[in-house]
Parts: sequence; C-alpha cells; structure tokens
Amino acid sequence: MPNAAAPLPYLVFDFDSTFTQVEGLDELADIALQGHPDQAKVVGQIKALTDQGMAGEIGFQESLAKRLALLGANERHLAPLIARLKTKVSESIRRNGNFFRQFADRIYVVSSGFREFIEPVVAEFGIPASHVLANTFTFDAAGNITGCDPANVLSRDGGKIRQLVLLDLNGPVYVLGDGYTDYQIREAGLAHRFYAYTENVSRPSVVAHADEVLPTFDEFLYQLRLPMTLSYPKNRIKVLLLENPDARAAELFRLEGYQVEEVKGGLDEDELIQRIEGVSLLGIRSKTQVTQRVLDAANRLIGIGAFCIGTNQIDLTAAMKKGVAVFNAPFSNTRSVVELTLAELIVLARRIPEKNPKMHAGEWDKSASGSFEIRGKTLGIVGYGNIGSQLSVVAEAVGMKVMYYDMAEKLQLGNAVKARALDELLEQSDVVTLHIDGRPENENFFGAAEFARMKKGALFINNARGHVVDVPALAAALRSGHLGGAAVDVFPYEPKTNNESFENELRGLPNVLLTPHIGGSTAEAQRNIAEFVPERLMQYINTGNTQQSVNFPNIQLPTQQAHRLIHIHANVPGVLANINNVLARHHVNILGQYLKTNEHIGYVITDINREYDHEVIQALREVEHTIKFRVLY
Ligand SMILES: NC(=O)c1ccc[n+]([C@@H]2O[C@H](COP(=O)([O-])OP(=O)(O)OC[C@H]3O[C@@H](n4cnc5c(N)ncnc54)[C@H](O)[C@@H]3O)[C@@H](O)[C@H]2O)c1
Ligand SMILES: O=C(O)CC[C@@H](O)C(=O)O
Repeated sequence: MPNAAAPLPYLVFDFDSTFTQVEGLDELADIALQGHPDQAKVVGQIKALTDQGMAGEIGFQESLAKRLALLGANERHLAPLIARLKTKVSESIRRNGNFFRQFADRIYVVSSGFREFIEPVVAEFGIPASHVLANTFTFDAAGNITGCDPANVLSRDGGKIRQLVLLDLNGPVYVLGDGYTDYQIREAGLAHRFYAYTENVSRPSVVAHADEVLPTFDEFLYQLRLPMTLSYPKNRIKVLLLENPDARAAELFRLEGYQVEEVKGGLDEDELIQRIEGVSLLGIRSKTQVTQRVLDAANRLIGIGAFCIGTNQIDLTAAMKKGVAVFNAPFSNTRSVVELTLAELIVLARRIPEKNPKMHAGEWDKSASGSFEIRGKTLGIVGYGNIGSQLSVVAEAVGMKVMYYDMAEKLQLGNAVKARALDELLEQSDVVTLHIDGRPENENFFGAAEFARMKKGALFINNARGHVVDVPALAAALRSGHLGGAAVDVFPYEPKTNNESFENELRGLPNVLLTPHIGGSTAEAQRNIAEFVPERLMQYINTGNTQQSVNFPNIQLPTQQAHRLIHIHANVPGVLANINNVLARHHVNILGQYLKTNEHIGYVITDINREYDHEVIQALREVEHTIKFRVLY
C-alpha cells in the first residue's frame, strides 16, 4: 500500500465496462439497430466480438473492424448514446464523483472506445478532454459511421501500450480496467500496478494477471486511504447465511455489494464459533442458537437477521450488550401458519391422520366414529398476537366460536370472547391452539395440569414453539384417550438437517399429525421474509435506522444530509455529554442528534457538518463506555 502522504499516482482508467457499466459500442449498436428485424442477432454478434477482444482471444484491431462493419450507425445516434451512457456510470464511480473532481489532474481515461461519447460522459466528473485518449470515428457525407481514424495509435493492436509510451507520465502509474489490453500496459512495464476492475464484468483471464481485484472503486480508495464517500467498502462486508433462506436474500445482499457465504443446514455452537470470525451480518432461521459464546467470538458482527418470526434462539440481551442489532420478520409468514392451523383442525376433527395411512396400506375403514364438523365448535386460542388474532378472524369466517387468552390486553376481533383465565378457555374449547411466543419463561407453559383441564376428546395444536409444551404429558393425554388428537409442528429438539432422523415420543400415536416445523414454509412467506429481513439489515448499516429491531432502542431517522456518527454505549450517566464535549472541543457543528436508551445500552446518532478530521473520530472511539462506533459518510 503506498504511503498516504505521497502524491497520488497517475490513474489510468479504462472506459467501457469500467468507468461505465456497459460497452459503448454495444449500446450504440442497440440504438442504431432499433426497429431492425435482426437487431437482437446483430447486437449479440457485436457483444461476442467485444468479449473476444477484451479477453484477448482475438486481436483488438480485428475485433474493432468487425464490430464497426456490423454497426450501421450514424452520427445522429451519438446524442442518445451519450444520454444513455451518462445514466450507466458505474455505481461506485458515481458515488465517488468528488474524488474524480478533486484529482482530475492525475486521472487519464485511456480507451479503445471513442472520444465522441467518452469525452462528454467523463467531463461531468471534471476530467478534461486533454485527459481522454481514445479513438475517433470517421463519417461519410451522410453522417454514417464508416470506421475509425487509422492514424490514432489506439486503433491498432497494442494501442494502449503505444498510447502510454506517448503519454510519458512522470511518476507511478496505476491502471484500472476490466480487459486484457489494460493488463498489457503493466506487462509492458508502463504501469506499476494493474487493478482488475470487476464491478461490471469479471474476466478470469484478466483477474488472473491482476495485482489487486477491485469489486468497486470504494475498495481502491479504501486500500490507498484516499477520500471516499462510504466509510467502508461494501465488498468487505461479509454475510453468513445459514438454514437456507429463500435465494432472494443472498441475491439482495449481493446486489448491495456484500460478500455472501451460504451454509445449507444449521450449525451447532462450536461450528458457528469457527465460522463467525470476520462476519458482519449473520442470517439464521429457528435452529441456530446464537449464544454468548458465539457473540464473544464474533469480532466484526454488526447485525443478525432472524429469517423467521421467533427470536428465542438468539441471546438478545447479550447481542445488545455487544452492540449487535437483531431484526426479524414479524409478520411475513403469519398467514401461512394461520392456514396450516385451520387445515389441521379440520383434518384432526375428521381423524384423517389415522385414515390416510390405513388407505395407503389397503385398509378401507369407513366410519364416522369420533369425527365432527368444526362449525359451531369453540376454538380456544392461547396467545392472541399476530397469528392468534388472524386465526380468530379466519376461524369465525368458517363458523367457529372463538375464545382467546393472552397475558397482555389485546383488541378483541369480530365476536371472539376473551377468557379471564386460561382454565376458563381450556374448559370450554373443543380445540385448543397455542400461539404464544418462545420466551424462556414459557418453557413447559402447557403441561399435565392444562391437558387435564381440557374437555374429553378435545383436540390440541402446537404450531408455536416446541419447548412451551411438556411433550411427555401431551403423549400421556393422547395415549389415555383424554385428548381426541393433536397436531404438532414444533419440538423441543429438532433435527439440524434433513439428514438427521426425527426422534420424539409422539411418533406412532393415534390421530396425531406431525409436521417438520413447516408452519411458515410456503413460497410466499419465504420470499416475503427474504425481502423483509435484508432490507432491515441494510437500512441499519446504511442509515443507522433501528426501527423494528427486536433488541435495540428503536430510532427511525430522517434522511441523512451530512456525516452521521453512530455510537452505541453502555447506558451509564455522562456518555452523551462526553460525546458532545469531544465535538465541541473540535469545533464540529451538530446538525441533528437522536438518542434512545434502554436498561442496558444507549444508541445515539449525531449528524454533523462535513468538516471534521480523523482526530475527532479517534476521540469518539475512545469515549468511555463505548461499545461500538461507526461513521456513515
Ligand atoms: N410453526 C412455525 O413455523 C411458526 C411460524 C411463525 C411463528 N411461529 C411461532 O408462533 C408463535 C406466535 O407468533 P406471533 O407472530 O403471533 O407472535 P406474537 O408475539 O405476535 O404473539 C404472541 C402472543 O402471545 C402472548 N403470550 C406470550 N406468552 C404468553 C403466556 N405465557 N400466556 C398468555 N399469552 C402469552 C403475547 O402477549 C402475544 O400476544 C411464536 O412462538 C412464533 O415463534 C411458528
Ligand atoms: O423457518 C423457520 O425456521 C422458523 C419458522 C417459524 O418458527 C418462525 O419463527 O417464523
């Protein structure tokens, strides 16, 4: 890494697929051939020739001549091309536009593309025409593009090398590009370093020769400690996704520029400890236990996404004390659980769990014994939260009476009747369904005494959490015939992967429907979750917004118009005053400040004006009781 105090080396940028996301000639072909019957075919041929040239498979001169012959473009197509290219500047280059304007005298764009469209695009970044070295088109009298100026060195094989010789730059030269011809400058000894620029396209033959690979321009600025828009390159943010959330989650994180690693099943505590080092974001579902030990091993963790509703598998307080914000998807799979529960209670009422296996075994057992309609029966819902209350509405719609019990005061929906005590509900319900959350105090919430209170022949459903029910007591109530049947989706111990066998004493009992924790496993729910949770995590990283975090003080922030300082500290007196003293000492103007605390931590966000130096940042890091501190540009 060069000394940050030394002058910036000359930066030689490629244009097509580096400065912009696309190839200028491909786009020109697309515009010129609009409405042409063979447009797609010809554009495809041009793209293939571009790729062959860029990968070094055919000579550049040959590739260019063949592309121009296919093009059929006219000078009137150049204005729309320029307008389009201005919208296609690489994201990280656009983001760091100020860098280009500040160091324009050290930056050259050396391209085998064409000056006619490159110059106006890079001019918006302060790069003067004299620093653009590119081909020029030739035109006929009607303005048709006929080829390129053969006198220009860039029109020939090895053109970039020849151009660098002519430039004769005095000082270190770094080349940034996506093509083989960019690497050749370094190979010829005319550049000190070659950076393969892969934000838009990554060519193995080019990457193989690079001194460094740049997934974005932020990475370059970060490595050279140069002024940048982001405080940290996104490509350095590592995401570890466990338990197979919908593929959309990984896709969204990758689109954001993060590195994503996926592990199909769950990991046990020791395995997770091995994998967590360097991870900034962890994504899990219901199986993975995030314990104090895991959090202690997590040296870079910023946030955890529970790709589900339940968060009892995470030590939320320990995460909070480590400054790790946790988000979940509180209602993305609610409807799926409601539908499953409704289906189960009908299926149990008709004793289908017994009849179905008999049919598969060839036994015809036509009988109405023990079967009943759900119409007019009482459904007792224990836990009237998101799932319980939605089930209440749906169950009434199919003619059931609903009674509910919740420890908290809840809005009574439709004609549902609130039970004053759990026993009242148990004594009156034909079906009892649990929808309480999995907080530790709910361990064995429902046991022998509660089953005994239920009506003889009543049905029982648990789609909430395994540990809230005393399973041996449930098995005994079923064996004795006191309960008429049960449906259970969640278990105190669940296999870690689909390869592990399921062991439980409910196996083999009559009229018992067992499902492998699939209450929320529908395409719709999984897709909703995979969009909801990454969005919360990325918002937290990008803006500090903690709205809907399950363990952090919730702050919803206005749009940021300045540098934003994010400070998480132990909630003891005086920290805010100390932060503000540091800012005052350094004459930093506070534009806005937002603080929220809970019993363990304080979360303070300070927007400051753009003038600050790195000493301020260091001083803020050193404020006593700081847990985590980060700066958003
Ligand atoms: N089977 C699945 O795949 C699946 C899918 C989603 C959610 N879940 C689980 O379903 C449960 C309910 O989810 P939700 O989104 O409705 O949660 P929620 O937080 O909206 O509702 C839970 C309700 O239970 C009440 N409650 C908690 N403990 C209680 C107690 N001891 N006595 C009485 N009431 C109590 C709370 O006050 C709250 O109203 C959770 O355990 C969740 O983890 C399971
Ligand atoms: O998909 C899972 O692993 C858990 C589903 C469910 O229990 C939840 O909490 O949302």
